[in-house]
Amino acid sequence: MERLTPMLKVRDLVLRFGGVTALNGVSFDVGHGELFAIIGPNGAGKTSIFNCLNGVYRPQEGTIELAGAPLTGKSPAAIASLGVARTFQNLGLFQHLSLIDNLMLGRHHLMSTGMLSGMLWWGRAKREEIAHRSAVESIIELLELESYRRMPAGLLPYGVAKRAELGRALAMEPTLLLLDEPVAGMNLEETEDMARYITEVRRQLPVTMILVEHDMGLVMDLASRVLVLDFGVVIATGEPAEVQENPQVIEAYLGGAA
Ligand SMILES: Nc1ncnc2c1ncn2[C@@H]1O[C@H](COP(=O)(O)OP(=O)(O)OP(=O)(O)O)[C@@H](O)[C@H]1O
Repeated sequence: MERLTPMLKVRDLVLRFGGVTALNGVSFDVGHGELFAIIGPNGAGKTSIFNCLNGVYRPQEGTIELAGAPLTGKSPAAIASLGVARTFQNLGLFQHLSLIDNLMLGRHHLMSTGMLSGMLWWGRAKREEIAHRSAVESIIELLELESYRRMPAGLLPYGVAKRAELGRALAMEPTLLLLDEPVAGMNLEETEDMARYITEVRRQLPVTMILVEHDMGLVMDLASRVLVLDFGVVIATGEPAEVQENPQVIEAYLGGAA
C-alpha cells in the first residue's frame, strides 16, 4: 500500500502572469501509488500546476520534490528523464505515424543506442530495439489496442486515440503520470472504458497518477484523494466523499446557489 514518504511534495507554489496570480501558495503531497485528482472551476489553476510539475512553467515561489529530489528550476526534458510523463487533453500523438511508432517514440529517452552507434554496434542496437518493442507490446496488450497497432494515429477513433495517448505516456515508463482530462469529449461508454483502463494501469504498473478532470463521476470513482482549487488557492484536500460534502467546495462549484 502507500508508503509514508510522499512521492511528490509540493510546497507554497506561487505562479504569476503579470497581474494574474494563477497559483497562490499551493501545497500538497501525493503518496506512492496514489491516484490523486485535482479539480476546480475553469481558470482555478489546474493546468498551471501540471505545467509547474513538468517544468514548462517556473513558479516564482515554492518548491517541488519528486521522491526527495528537487524538480523546481529543472528543464522539461530533465524532469521527463526523472520519470514524469503527461498526457495531453488535445492528444500528443503524431497523426501520420502508426500507433506502434507513436509508442516507440515515447521510449526515445530510454534508448541508449543512437543512429551511428546503432550502425557500428548492430547487434546491441537490435537487442535494444527488441526489448523496446516488447515493452511497447505489453502496453498495447494492457490497453487492448492490438487491432489498431498499424493504424496511423490520425485515423484512430477518438476514444481509441485517447487510449493511445495514455499508452504513449506509459511507454516512457514514468513513475509519476499526469493525466490531463483523459475523458474530455468522450461519451458515457468511452468514459467507462477509460476508467477501466486507468484502474488496470494502476493495478498492474508501479505508477503514481495525478488526474485533472472535469468529469466528477470519474474523479469520485477513481481518485484516492482529491484536491480542490479555486482562484489558485487550495480550498480542500481529502477523500472523494469528504470533499464532496465540504461547504466551501459546493460554494466554489455552485457559486453559493446551493
Ligand atoms: N500562459 C499564461 N499567460 C497568462 N495567463 C495565464 C497563462 N496560463 C494560465 N493563465 C491564467 O492563470 C489562471 C489559471 O489558469 P489554468 O489554465 O491553470 O486554469 P485551469 O484550472 O486549468 O482552467 P480550465 O479548467 O479552464 O482548463 C487563469 O486566470 C489563466 O487565465
